[in-house]
Amino acid sequence: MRGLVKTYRARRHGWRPGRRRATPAPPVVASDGIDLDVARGEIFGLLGPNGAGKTTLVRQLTGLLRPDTGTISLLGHDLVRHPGNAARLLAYLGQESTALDELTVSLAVETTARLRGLDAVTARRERDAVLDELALGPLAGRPLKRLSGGQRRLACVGAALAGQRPLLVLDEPTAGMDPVARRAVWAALDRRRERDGTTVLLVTHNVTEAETVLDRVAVLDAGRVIACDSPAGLRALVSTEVRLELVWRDEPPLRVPALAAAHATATVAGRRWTLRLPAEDARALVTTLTQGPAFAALDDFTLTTPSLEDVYLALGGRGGGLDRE
Ligand SMILES: Nc1ncnc2c1ncn2[C@@H]1O[C@H](COP(=O)(O)OP(=O)(O)OP(=O)(O)O)[C@@H](O)[C@H]1O
Repeated sequence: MRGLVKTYRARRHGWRPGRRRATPAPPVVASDGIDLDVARGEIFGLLGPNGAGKTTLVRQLTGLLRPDTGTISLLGHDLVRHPGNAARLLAYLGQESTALDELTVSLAVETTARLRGLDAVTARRERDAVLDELALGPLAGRPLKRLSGGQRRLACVGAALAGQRPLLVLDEPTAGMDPVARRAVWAALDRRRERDGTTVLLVTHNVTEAETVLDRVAVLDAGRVIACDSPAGLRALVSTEVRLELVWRDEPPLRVPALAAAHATATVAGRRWTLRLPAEDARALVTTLTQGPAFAALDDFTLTTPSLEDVYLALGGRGGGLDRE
């Protein structure tokens, strides 16, 4: 994508002669000059708070919304000039998918596979494989509209996977899912990437998801890409420090010199110490901690690297809309 700009302008409907004209809403620049390259076989994420412009961006990529200016090239096809091509090249899972609601889970997946050009036998085989992969078997005969929110979402992911499109564009695919379902989805995406070289563009609010499954992530804020790198690369932007938390069962043995030094720089809250220190120092301290008198007095410890949320805040994003599940 190059130089993508999309502005939503207030419509002028509702005005009649004799009536006072309502103050038009100011235009919203939802894509504000976006350049992005996604490589084949990547699991690429768009992360950002509500209203950052993630859905607007993927709707342009899927040919459902026309950019004001800019170009989108997908596998050699110009999607701005020929948006109709998108339907043949990618599978799109939007935020709401009511089109399949009347169908059973089994039929939703099979029909989607057929619509994507698979013959009847292959479509049924693929349906069975997808239902199995996402553990949807027990729900196969139920209409989507009679499922829970998370179950329906999982069935819709199943439909998106059917038909082996080279690009999957998934807008918050795991929203509302429990951890087991979420992991099944992540594993299914990973498997397709490994097996078929499938490319995945995934919109998410979920920092854990971003850190777990994405090869690279673009952070969006107010229609702009404010950072784009691997999750680890983005974390490295923030700092090379790690956070070490110690919880003591008994009085910490401050006679151990390394502990006395740590105590001097720690934030102490009752039996809990929090330290921010270079990774190298943290490693040395953990070695001390896991030996001798310190270990006997230690109840628990955790060592964490900065999260994407820290990155987001450091980059000046508003931060409010990111989840940690
Ligand atoms: N049809 C529309 N008409 C006018 N403004 C819109 C329209 N759709 C979205 N917007 C505005 O464009 C901006 C980007 O919205 P978009 O839906 O792309 O955000 P998002 O990052 O997908 O948010 P969310 O995380 O809530 O799904 C927001 O300010 C939103 O209010």
